[in-house]
Amino acid sequence: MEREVDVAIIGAGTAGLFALRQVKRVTDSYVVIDGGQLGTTCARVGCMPSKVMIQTAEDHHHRHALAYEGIEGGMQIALHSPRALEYVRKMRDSFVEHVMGGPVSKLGDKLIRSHARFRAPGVIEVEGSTVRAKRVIVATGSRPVVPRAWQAFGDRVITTDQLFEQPSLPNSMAVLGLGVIGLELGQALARLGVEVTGVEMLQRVGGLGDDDVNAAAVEAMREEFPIWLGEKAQLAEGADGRVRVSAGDKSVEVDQVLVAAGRTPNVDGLGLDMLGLELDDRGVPAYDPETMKVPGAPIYIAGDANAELPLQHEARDEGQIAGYNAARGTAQCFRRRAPLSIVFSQPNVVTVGESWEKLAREDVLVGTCRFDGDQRSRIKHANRGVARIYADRRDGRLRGASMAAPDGEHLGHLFALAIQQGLTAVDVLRMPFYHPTVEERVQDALREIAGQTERQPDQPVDLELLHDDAQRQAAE
Ligand SMILES: Cc1cc2nc3c(=O)[nH]c(=O)nc-3n(C[C@H](O)[C@H](O)[C@H](O)COP(=O)(O)OP(=O)(O)OC[C@H]3O[C@@H](n4cnc5c(N)ncnc54)[C@H](O)[C@@H]3O)c2cc1C
Ligand SMILES: NC(=O)c1ccc[n+]([C@@H]2O[C@H](COP(=O)([O-])OP(=O)(O)OC[C@H]3O[C@@H](n4cnc5c(N)ncnc54)[C@H](O)[C@@H]3O)[C@@H](O)[C@H]2O)c1
Repeated sequence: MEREVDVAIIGAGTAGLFALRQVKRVTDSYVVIDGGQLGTTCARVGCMPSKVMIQTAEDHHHRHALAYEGIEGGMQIALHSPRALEYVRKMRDSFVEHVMGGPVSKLGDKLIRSHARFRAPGVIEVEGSTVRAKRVIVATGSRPVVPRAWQAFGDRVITTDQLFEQPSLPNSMAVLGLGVIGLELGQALARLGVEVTGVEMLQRVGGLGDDDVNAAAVEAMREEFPIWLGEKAQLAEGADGRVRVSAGDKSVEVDQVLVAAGRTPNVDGLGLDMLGLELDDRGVPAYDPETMKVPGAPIYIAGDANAELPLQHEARDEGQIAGYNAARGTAQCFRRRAPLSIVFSQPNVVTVGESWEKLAREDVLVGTCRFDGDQRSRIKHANRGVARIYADRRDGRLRGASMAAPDGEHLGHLFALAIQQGLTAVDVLRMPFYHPTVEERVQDALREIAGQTERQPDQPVDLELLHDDAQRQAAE
């Protein structure tokens, strides 16, 4: 059986469903092909269940602070891990239901439940039939990487695909890889009472490129669980069915291992290698990030599948761009947003705009602020961390920021807005800063930058001079 359509979308995740919104506005001739579990990675096993677990962990952790506030009995609070995990799944189910009740429920026979494989650029093989599409959107997402040798440990070595499905939490765990997932879930598991050891082969955590911010993040995390940096993790059989985890000269035996060593795009098995496209070493075709178009083929690639910005809001944008263009057969360019990444550890680890690693040091001014003495952060028992703001040396225009900061998720949005709007450090300083908020603290960093760019140091730099006194007297 053959089916002919204008657009075929492979993958009903975030990118695929946002592409669908755009496609539906132009044509009724489309199919969505998905061979895996529906409901999106974000809602099923990603952003959402992880944030529920992090919230429970934060609430549990807060018991340590209660005694300071005169609230008794905090240390008698006990976590019931089977119920905590049940709660994660209950919340997760509601997020998945939300996705399934929306566009997916209206697809009818336009949803093909099969894995897809290209036979030619517009010809896709699905179970029992062929789809011929004028244009194809590849939105197949990504999956966790687990080295083959570690797979022999069975359910003692898991990823986030299994973590939230567990009936209860183990007594001890090693978290291998302290990138985004390892940092936020490693800390959450420690706060839930699991004895966690974190292992990262680099000297950096949370994808941080700024050494000062990295040092602050590591210091804060180490208050809660041991972190081994700079050596690759190795696994071996331990005593009594435990797993021995070693890195360099350190070693520990744990009940279970959470592998958070990165994700790989689901592009293998799609047959892209048979289409004569230029592929990178992960098998991802070259594409234009402003159009999502693969040059020389009627193919668009969006979301984690292109492995560029594996974040939910980027998957949404890329899906919309791909959908817009695929529906029309165009390659219209769209401006991408200021880069923003937030790790939901405490302190939040945030990078915005241009990264420190990519900026030429001689082109930027840096302003720093620390949160240890910050009054509002002290009240919240969260006074840890640092923020470093990068501004253009020529005009003070903000170019990037990196922080391990309390309320960093909100500060990150503030800086994303400022960077995207092309604001300078002085422009931001002249915005209101309410007292007492964590936001107040970033004035220190902005002032440090403004002190290096402003030509009138005796004027209060955070207030705009409307007209000078001489002008006013002349006017009177
Ligand atoms: C634990 C965790 C926490 C996260 N937290 C955050 C967060 O807080 N904030 C954030 O921004 N991002 C977060 N992310 C990342 C975010 O979840 C992803 O960037 C986003 O879900 C990617 O969406 P997607 O549409 O590209 O892929 P997906 O939602 O994975 O969709 C891909 C779809 O393609 C289907 N598919 C794959 N191969 C084929 C094939 N050959 N044929 C047919 N169908 C196929 C799959 O079944 C799937 O339904 C997190 C990820 C994880 C794992
Ligand atoms: N808050 C968020 O936005 C959020 C949360 C979770 C996941 N995500 C997305 O999911 C993606 C995948 O997350 P991730 O944390 O798995 O990947 P990652 O690339 O962020 O981190 C993987 C880390 O594992 C380390 N590593 C690899 N092999 C190792 C080994 N053998 N021993 C020790 N360390 C090892 C790497 O050096 C790296 O630091 C992220 O890139 C992100 O886009 C986002």
